[in-house]
Amino acid sequence: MIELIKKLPKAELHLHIEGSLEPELMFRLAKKNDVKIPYENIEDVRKAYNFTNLQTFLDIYYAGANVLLTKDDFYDLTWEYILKCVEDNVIHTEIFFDPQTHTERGVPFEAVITGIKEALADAKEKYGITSCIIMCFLRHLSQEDAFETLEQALAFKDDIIGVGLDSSELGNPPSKFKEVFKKAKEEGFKLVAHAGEEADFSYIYEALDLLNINRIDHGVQSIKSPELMQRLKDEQMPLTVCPNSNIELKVFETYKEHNIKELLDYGLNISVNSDDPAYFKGYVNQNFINLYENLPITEDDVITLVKNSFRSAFIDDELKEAYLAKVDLALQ
Ligand code: HPA
Ligand SMILES: [Zn+2]
Repeated sequence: MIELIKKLPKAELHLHIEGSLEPELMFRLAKKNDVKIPYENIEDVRKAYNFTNLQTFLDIYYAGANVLLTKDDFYDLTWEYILKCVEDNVIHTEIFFDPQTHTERGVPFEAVITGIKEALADAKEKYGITSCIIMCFLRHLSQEDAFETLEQALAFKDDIIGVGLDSSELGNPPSKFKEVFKKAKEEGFKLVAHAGEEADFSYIYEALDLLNINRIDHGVQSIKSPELMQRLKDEQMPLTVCPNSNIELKVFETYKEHNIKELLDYGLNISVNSDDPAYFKGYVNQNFINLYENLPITEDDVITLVKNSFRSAFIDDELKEAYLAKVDLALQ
């Protein structure tokens, strides 16, 4: 099974580039940029990565992002993630970034997007990896702030395929961002939102009905509503599930309690993703391996999950077919 997991080409649809900041790069950039970080050494960092919920993670994740200042820093961050894609056979990736985390520290929007974009262009040239960029609004900030961020993004419209919604979920429902998502849709952006990660399934209904999203990020709380499950199945609405993340943030106490197998068996369109791999102990293959080691996941399940990742990607039908054919070829 592990051989199968490794050899299958995959797409990753839920990856926060700031969440791929490995401690080694964090130290290197802290030194270069003369930014203080609250750790003495790498071991200290690993020890701090012991979360009790989403917020305890976010506090550390935003503190880590402080070391990112220049275009080159964002290039290096993205390039290191691309090297992990090569290792894990990820041939298409859709990357989230959080501009507000950086612009509020005085880092220009342009430095962030250009660094990411140039690394992705090199990834295409050197490894043939295709990619898109999705800009997330921080939901703990206001809709007005999100509108300002959208305004800044318009100058880079050709580089950004869609907008998303992340950060502290509880108390910040999708309805708070109804107007800015409407405007983003009018501007031609694809729409995604984190929903039903920690908060209940009403947030998933809001994301579907008020934000008109094309994909749900996480969505694991949908299992509590039979009616919602039926709807997600009928619509084949993609759910980008991140198993390691859910365990590390205590959405499920143990791997054995994760509901991905039930969601999949019900017929939902599920993919497997790494979310914030530097913080959650592993990249996409490690997520698959953990599922296999803890749940009754079959080889057919793995193939379905991988095929779903391409089916749900923001790429044209021709490329989708080509990638699905690559999966079939790897299976021969
Ligand atoms: O899993 C997440 N949830 C919400 N916000 C985030 N920002 C990075 N990762 C996450
Ligand atoms: Zn996420």
